[in-house]
Amino acid sequence: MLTNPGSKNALLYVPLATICGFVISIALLARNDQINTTDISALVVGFSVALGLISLILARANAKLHKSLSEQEVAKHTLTKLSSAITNSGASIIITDSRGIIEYVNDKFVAMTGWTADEIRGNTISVLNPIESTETEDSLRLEPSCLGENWKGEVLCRGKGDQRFWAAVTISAVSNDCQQVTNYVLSGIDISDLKEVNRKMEQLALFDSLTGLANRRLFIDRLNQSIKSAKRHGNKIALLFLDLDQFKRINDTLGHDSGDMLLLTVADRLKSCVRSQDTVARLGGDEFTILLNDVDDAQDATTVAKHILKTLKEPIKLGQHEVIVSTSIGITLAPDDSSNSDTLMKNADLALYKAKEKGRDGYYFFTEELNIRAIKLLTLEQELRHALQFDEFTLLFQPQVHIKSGEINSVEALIRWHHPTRGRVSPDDFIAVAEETGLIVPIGEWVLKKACIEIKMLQQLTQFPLKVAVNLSARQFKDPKLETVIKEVLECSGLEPQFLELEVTESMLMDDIQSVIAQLNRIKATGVTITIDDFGSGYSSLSYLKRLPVDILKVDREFVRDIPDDLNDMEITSAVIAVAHKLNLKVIAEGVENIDQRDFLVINKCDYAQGYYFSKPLTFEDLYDYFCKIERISA
Ligand SMILES: Nc1nc2c(ncn2[C@@H]2O[C@H](COP(=O)(O)O[C@H]3[C@@H](O)[C@H](n4cnc5c(=O)[nH]c(N)nc54)O[C@@H]3COP(=O)(O)O)[C@@H](O)[C@H]2O)c(=O)[nH]1
Repeated sequence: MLTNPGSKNALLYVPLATICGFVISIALLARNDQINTTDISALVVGFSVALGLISLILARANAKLHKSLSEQEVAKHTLTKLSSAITNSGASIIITDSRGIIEYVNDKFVAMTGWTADEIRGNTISVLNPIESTETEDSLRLEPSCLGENWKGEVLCRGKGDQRFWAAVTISAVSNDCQQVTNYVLSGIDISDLKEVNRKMEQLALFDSLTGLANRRLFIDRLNQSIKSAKRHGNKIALLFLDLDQFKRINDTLGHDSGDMLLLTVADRLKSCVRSQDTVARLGGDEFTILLNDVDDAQDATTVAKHILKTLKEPIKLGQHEVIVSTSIGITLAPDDSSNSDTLMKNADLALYKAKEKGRDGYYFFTEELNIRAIKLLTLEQELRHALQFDEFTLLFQPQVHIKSGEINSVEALIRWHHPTRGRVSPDDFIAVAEETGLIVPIGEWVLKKACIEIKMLQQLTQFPLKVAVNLSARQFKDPKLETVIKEVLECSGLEPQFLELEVTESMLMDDIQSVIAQLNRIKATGVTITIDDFGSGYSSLSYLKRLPVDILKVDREFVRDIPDDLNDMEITSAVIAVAHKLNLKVIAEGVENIDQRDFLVINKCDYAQGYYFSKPLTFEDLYDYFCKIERISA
């Protein structure tokens, strides 16, 4: 059957060509009255022309017909290929009518959603949206605006049995000649795995992996948002900075698993103390921050802080152990204190520091004085660095005498700082800052080196076997390189180890006993002597003391000061001397200022004493003169 309109037109030309042939023949005949051979030839010519034209037209029509037939075949073939591509596509394909009613789904859709083609056909596309989803960007919607330009997006879809999956979807609208949408074609691929990877990466980047709380990055981000919102609405926010008071001890003694359990419990309790619009974050270790949005005044923050202090103090079960933790909280308000997130974090940290300084287990609000103090400390830190670099430190040596004979046994090296503008600065005013900033390590190393060099020099000048006692700071004591430093200093100064005593305070030894003993043993292995300074100011038990590899106990100045007026101090001092002797330790009393104190110590068999009664701390030159004098007297 001819269906091509082009071939129909070609057939119309056949009678036209025939007529044309006859007209030519009759015209030729009309020129003669009789029919002759010429006439026959004219007729033949006319018919030949007509036939020629007919065959030409038919040939063209036939060619056209053939051409249109192969186009159809190609189209048919293409349709078959397309249909197979859609059916077997790796993407889910849905075809709906203009109202979004599903007409067709491919095999991949069936595999992806669990619905069969029969089950889903006739439903609207919204059946694929999760039940709870509203008209959000994440739901499937069909709009004629898809015409021309495809809609592309990531949507959460619902499969049969309510299972959820994320799909990357492209929607295109199909229109008729009048530009009316007749169908929608949706293609989607399952990106649930990709979404999960992204979610995990986001979780890692923004949340603390242990507690699931916001991490520093997310916290600062939320803080910045809250600052902006507070500015817009004219309200306040509060930032709380928390630090658990006994975390390190619990972590060290009960182990890291218990430490983790403790942090998880603390995180839960903190969340229970705030509203859903507030943010609790863990910055690391035992440091937490809380952002309270929309507070009326400091009183609101105080109420939350008190609630936290109370809630955290409830006992926490860690395996077979039960622990009670307290916390210290620093608080700052925005915009009252600042509207800059960095400054607010710094303020809250300063306030936290103050809360700890005030005895922990409490809260403290940021004040401008804290800031001034912080600036002073920063300046002092810079000046200390300068002092170290430009040799502004010197050493004094305070004699320690054998109490019975009155002979100098050793000297304690005491640092002094000659500040270029402030003059002499007492160690009481800078040792704590040096300790806090870590500068005590290089400063302490300088003291150790200088003391060893000068005492070795004095030994060589006087031939007197003088010992030197050097104070170690807590940081120095914990420094894993300490043993190496001691060895190097002894080697470079030439001082023999038996002439060096290291003083560590009782409070420095109150940490994990095993690591303290190990460190003391390492120090002792270098051949030096160890003294426990300020003994009695801490709370070390006798059984604890028995296990420590130390040589000398130094009775704290506090107990000596009120002898002979304070009976308790006298009892304590004599008891310490007795216990030390029982443990084969020598005893030195410090801060001896008068003869009564000296006599008391002699009676109670104290070994050595140090204090203004015997001598104030001396310069190297004065100490040298002192020995020269003794030599002259004995000569
Ligand atoms: N880590 C380091 N700490 C050091 C170093 N040098 C000193 N210090 C510590 O600083 C604190 C203050 O020291 P200083 O002002 O030098 O005071 C010492 C003595 O001058 C003082 N003293 C000595 N005799 C008396 C006395 O009869 N009465 C009295 N009121 N004070 C006296 O005692 C200080 C020595 O104390 P101690 O170290 O406990 O023996 C002080 O804590 C130093 O330890 C250093 O290089 N590194």
